Amino acid sequence: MWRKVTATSFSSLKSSIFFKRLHLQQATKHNAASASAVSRFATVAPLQEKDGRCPFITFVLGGPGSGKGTQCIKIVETFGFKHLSAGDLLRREMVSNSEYGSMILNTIKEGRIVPSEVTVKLILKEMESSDNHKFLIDGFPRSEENRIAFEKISGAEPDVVLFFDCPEDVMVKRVLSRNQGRIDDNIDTIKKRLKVFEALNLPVIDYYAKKGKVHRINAVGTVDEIFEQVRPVFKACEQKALNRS
Ligand SMILES: Nc1ncnc2c1ncn2[C@@H]1O[C@H](COP(=O)(O)OP(=O)(O)OP(=O)(O)O)[C@@H](O)[C@H]1O
Ligand SMILES: Nc1ccn([C@H]2C[C@H](O)[C@@H](COP(=O)(O)O)O2)c(=O)n1
Ligand SMILES: [Mg+2]
Repeated sequence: MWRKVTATSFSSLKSSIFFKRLHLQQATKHNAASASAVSRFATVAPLQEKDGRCPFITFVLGGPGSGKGTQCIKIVETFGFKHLSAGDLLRREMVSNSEYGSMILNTIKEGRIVPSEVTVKLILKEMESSDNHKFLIDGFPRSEENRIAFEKISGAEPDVVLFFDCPEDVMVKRVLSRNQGRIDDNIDTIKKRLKVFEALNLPVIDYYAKKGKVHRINAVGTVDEIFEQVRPVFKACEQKALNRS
């Protein structure tokens, strides 16, 4: 099982100035939030096994309905990754009597981003309790502040970033016909999510593109056609991932 070498401290969420600010002016204040995140989250030693090996991490990004979850299922089947969807972890936390339940519900309904402390904690908990060493982290990081929080708290960086690039009209159509009873699958929330994606998530993609980590996938086409663009990305790094196991 993966574990952090040193303990991570999560400061009290409810008394967090950062938390309150996110809820007041999230989309317009993202630069300030990122700057705050740099100083806010404690740097710790990297996520690693007892023998010092590190997990192989893929971030799976793209707008709402771009097909991230659908492609993750195929990557899991073909390449044996552990799939961690940030949205699914938050939805599970929401219905689990968590003290954050109503905050998560309201945030998701409004198409905004849950404070990073909560999401990073859920992701790291899953990673630490998994026997797998290859992770697909789907729908995360959704903002620079998410990214900085993860990198600082875990001490880890992604090996690969997949970006499912999809036109807005296609994303809207897919979300509206998803039919899974999600509270954010309605036109008003989708419009907000698209704005948040552009304002907060594109800068993250840009950041990793500058580091040469982004693999852009044209997300228009059939599920199988899209997977044929994804497959070579993981074929190319199979050996690197194996060396971590
Ligand atoms: N290539 C495709 N062609 C047609 N429909 C698709 C395709 N890929 C996914 N879908 C469908 O579109 C909907 C959204 O896909 P999916 O849930 O994978 O998107 P997502 O990127 O995970 O969205 P979100 O960020 O909202 O979780 C689903 O109903 C899925 O079955
Ligand atoms: N890093 C994340 C991921 C997700 N959320 C919230 C806000 C999203 O609109 C919602 C659904 O996520 P999805 O299933 O579409 O990936 O969950 C977040 O706040 N932070
Ligand atoms: Mg999804």
